Amino acid sequence: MDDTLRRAALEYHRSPRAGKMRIEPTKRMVNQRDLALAYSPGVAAPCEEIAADPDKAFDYTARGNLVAVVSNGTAVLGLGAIGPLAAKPVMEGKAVLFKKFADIDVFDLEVDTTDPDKFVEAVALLEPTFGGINLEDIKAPECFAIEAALKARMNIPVFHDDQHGTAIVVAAAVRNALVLQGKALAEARLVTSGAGAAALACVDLLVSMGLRQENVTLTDKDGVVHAGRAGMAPNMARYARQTDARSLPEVLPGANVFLGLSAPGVLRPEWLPLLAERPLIFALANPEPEIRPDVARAERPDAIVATGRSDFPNQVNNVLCFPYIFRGALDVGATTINEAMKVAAAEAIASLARLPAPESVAQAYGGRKLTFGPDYIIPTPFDPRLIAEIAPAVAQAAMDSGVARRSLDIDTYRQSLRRQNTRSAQLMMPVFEAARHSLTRVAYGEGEDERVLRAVQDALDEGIVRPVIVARRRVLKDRLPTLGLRFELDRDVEVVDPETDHELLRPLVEAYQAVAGRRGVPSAEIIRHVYRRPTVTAAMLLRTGHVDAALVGGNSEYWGQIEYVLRIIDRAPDAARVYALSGLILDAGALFITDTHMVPDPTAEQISEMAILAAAEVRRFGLTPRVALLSHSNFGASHSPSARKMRTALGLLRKAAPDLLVEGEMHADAALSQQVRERLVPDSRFDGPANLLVMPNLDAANIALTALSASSSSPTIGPLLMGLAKPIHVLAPNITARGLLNLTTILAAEVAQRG
Ligand SMILES: NC(=O)C1=CN([C@@H]2O[C@H](COP(=O)(O)OP(=O)(O)OC[C@H]3O[C@@H](n4cnc5c(N)ncnc54)[C@H](OP(=O)(O)O)[C@@H]3O)[C@@H](O)[C@H]2O)C=CC1
Ligand SMILES: CC(=O)C(=O)O
Ligand SMILES: [Mg+2]
Repeated sequence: MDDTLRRAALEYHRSPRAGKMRIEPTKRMVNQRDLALAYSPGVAAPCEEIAADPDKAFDYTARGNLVAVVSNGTAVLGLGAIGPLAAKPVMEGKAVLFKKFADIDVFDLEVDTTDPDKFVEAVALLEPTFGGINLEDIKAPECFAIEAALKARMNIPVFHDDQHGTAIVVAAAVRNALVLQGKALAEARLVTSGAGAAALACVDLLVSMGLRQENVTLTDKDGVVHAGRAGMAPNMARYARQTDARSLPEVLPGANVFLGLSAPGVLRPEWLPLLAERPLIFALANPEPEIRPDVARAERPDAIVATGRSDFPNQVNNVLCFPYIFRGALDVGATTINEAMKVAAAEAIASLARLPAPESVAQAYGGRKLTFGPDYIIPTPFDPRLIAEIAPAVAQAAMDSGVARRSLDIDTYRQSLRRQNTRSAQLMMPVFEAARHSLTRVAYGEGEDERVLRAVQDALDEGIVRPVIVARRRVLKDRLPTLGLRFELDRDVEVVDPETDHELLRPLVEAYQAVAGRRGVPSAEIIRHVYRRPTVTAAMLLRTGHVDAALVGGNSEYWGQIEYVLRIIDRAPDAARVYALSGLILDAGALFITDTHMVPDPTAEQISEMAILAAAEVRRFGLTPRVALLSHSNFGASHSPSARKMRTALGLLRKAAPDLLVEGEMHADAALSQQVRERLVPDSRFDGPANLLVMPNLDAANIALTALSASSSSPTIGPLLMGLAKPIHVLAPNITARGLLNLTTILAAEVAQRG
């Protein structure tokens, strides 16, 4: 590790508070009543229920989602036996990965003993605390006996991650890489460096998948594992070879796979020519691999190279497995993690790599095209699809093999995992529900854009749309296969092709002539707009009733596209203006801001109108709008025109929507903090932070939105246009495929609710 990374890592662990995690309550604890519920006397109720029926612990405690990451610190990464205390940062790290990738809560337990019996006793006694046990960084051979004893004693999943998590990911990667190298597993010769926990489990799983035992040669610190060697554990002895070879370079000639799970720098570059043609070089020791991937690649350009590190392609690391295998196991209340569940996980990981990665992942990897090939044999750890593919496969295998205590409908389960996956997905959940099965006809102006095409695939998978895309068929025919999208043109998706679909477009030209001609667009421009301006085409499809809703723009300047839309789509009969609402998903929850894009200096009447329209949009997310009218002035403190405008708007709003929870005019801190607000108005109409901020003018709204979004990396939703007679939104140029899916869903929900 270089010095800069080392210093950064130490700082990361030290500040702003020591370590990488803390425990947060999930229930309110602010007054006497909460105390009476959470603790004495109320807590006695769940205690009695659990005493009568132990399964109730899953209903009334965190046990069902709580995993122990347990280590004695005897094989910590490749750092060796650095002891339980020094292992704690790694165990905290695993805890964070469990939480971030699969929302599983973890206590990391560092147990100070190298005696396997004491270790087993300590862990087995903790069964009432946990829903599962993840053993970590315990060296071979003790790890085998420890895992076996705990599995026998405990009625919850016990899983040694370095063995099985690693084996599952390695199996998926080896299988995919051999396909690319044109070699069958049954013919492959494999040599390891390392014959410990990870290496032995990997070899066992590969053998169960078809690798021939006689084609495996193990090596470790003492050289080749050969017949007659003293002190071998049984699971190592079964691979002992009848050979005179004693060192790694002696057994490398002709090997198709080098599998390193040992220590840094063990594989010397000068030995690489010994390997067979088109080999796999998996140097998986952490933090420093058996050989640097760039060195391996320079020496053997025909090789597929993988490491455990995130700074090179093909990161083969058990993080691709452990969060999700536990997610699936916990969700069906599995009593164990068996072979069928492991094989299901390996297959799910391998298949996922053969589909192209979503745009968000490609972005996280510097825009690299992540499509199946020598530099992409396995999904990346930040691939949001992992949870929804692996956990359901594992849960299904648990149910089929009879170790599940609960059964799940797997399709519904997969859908719910997809949605829980991101914070924006959580906010979107009620909207997805409302949009489901609506099969809304949505027109997409920029139908050749990769983000649009990906969003269309996702929306089809969710069953919420019948998409109509404005695009050239000849372009799509090339583009769809490279993006790995599954929908079929003219069956799943209607295409409006300006080069060929004159029958459909001619009436649009006539209809556009009627609206645009009236608004001063020269006739010479009319045909050009319909055929060459996809925003016009899509908006006209909406105006003429060919579709129910439309999403346009995204590739050009926002305001230019707005002009087309306002020319074509009428205002709603009761709206004085068209306004825009944008949402941000912050850690504290969703925050909506209006008017972020449309009216530069709204009047009090317009402020009141936009607040009412925005409140209706916020309700669509299943939220009760808590509306704050913002100003530089707090509750009458200033008499400036803008402060008076907001006070007038408040009066209008209270008349027009007496039930709306609205307060103003106020500073943003009073809006977002009940404490601050209470000091100024003791009888505020709502508790907690406002979730809808109504700004006095466009500058304030747009600046607040962009400042918050730039400083928080929060996903944004919108902008949503409000006050139009038909549902249409203009995409901001920085929209992502995920953002597009969200907007599609919002439109579909709106259409479904309008009936
Ligand atoms: N990428 C990934 O996802 C994972 C990577 N790993 C990595 O694999 C390595 C082993 O972990 P694990 O199996 O849990 O640990 P173990 O302690 O169980 O096994 C270590 C193995 O490596 C051998 N070894 C150690 N040093 C050398 C050396 N200089 N030359 C040859 N062999 C050596 C040991 O031999 P001996 O017994 O003779 O000392 C032993 O066979 C670690 O570096 C770890 O970070 C582990 C799990 C997952
Ligand atoms: C990744 C992992 O678990 C290890 O290196 O030990
Ligand atoms: Mg480990």
